[in-house]
Amino acid sequence: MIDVDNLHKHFKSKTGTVKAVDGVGFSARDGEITGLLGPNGAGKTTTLRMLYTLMTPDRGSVRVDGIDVGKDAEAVRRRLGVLPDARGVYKRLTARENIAYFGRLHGMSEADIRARTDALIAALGMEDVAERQTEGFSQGQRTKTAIARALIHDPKNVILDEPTNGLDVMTTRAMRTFLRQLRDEGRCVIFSSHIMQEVAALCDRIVVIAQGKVVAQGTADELRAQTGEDNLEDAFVRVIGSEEGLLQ
Ligand SMILES: Nc1ncnc2c1ncn2[C@@H]1O[C@H](COP(=O)(O)OP(=O)(O)OP(=O)(O)O)[C@@H](O)[C@H]1O
Repeated sequence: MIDVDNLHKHFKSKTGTVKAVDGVGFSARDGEITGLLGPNGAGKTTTLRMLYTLMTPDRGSVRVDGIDVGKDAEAVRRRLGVLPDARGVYKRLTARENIAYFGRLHGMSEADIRARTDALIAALGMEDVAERQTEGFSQGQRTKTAIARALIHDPKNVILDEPTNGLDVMTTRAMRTFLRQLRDEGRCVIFSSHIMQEVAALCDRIVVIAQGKVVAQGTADELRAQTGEDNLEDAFVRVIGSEEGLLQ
């Protein structure tokens, strides 16, 4: 369970101040997939970075399973699995070694690392690449390695920044199945996307962000009702105020 209340973050630039996140609040429940949807530059990545303790908010709070990120970031990190926007994997290591390394950082036993790595490799369909050095991996193979690595310690809450970015249709479908599996295991799953169809296909609840603010949130049905639009695509266009984020 992740509760976000009135988050603010600004950045100073030569030309002035950018209000990247300007009062974002929402709750992401266990056993649900919550989608953060918004056009490029809306503030999704900055919001997620504050959720996973990489960035300190100017104002507002984040609680993960009731623990305040500002008070006990360590405890929060133990409960989180994170796919950040940068998917750097160690290129000299195999996929399996990359995943296992994170297990050791979490202090897991070698037996647990082995069992959990095998389960993740199977769930993500990575058997064919698991023993290869990651140098030269395709984007999809790197993303899968980074997701497996993020989940090695069996976290209750999972945050993924644009997990299907750059993936082909088959890999995207496999990724959706995997995310549904995480949800069905009772985890709290949050992911961001700028593609409406992606969010509509996968999410139980949708938080629409534009210009650093939450402009609408709810189930797909609630968003349709809030906007008075029968068609979800029209509902998004209405709340975002532009056609950005719609696949043609
Ligand atoms: N470190 C930073 N310094 C200055 N400005 C920043 C920084 N990080 C983000 N921004 C600005 O804050 C705004 C929100 O950026 P953010 O990356 O959170 O958006 P996003 O919704 O994730 O976009 P995208 O879909 O393009 O990844 C943008 O205007 C961006 O240029």
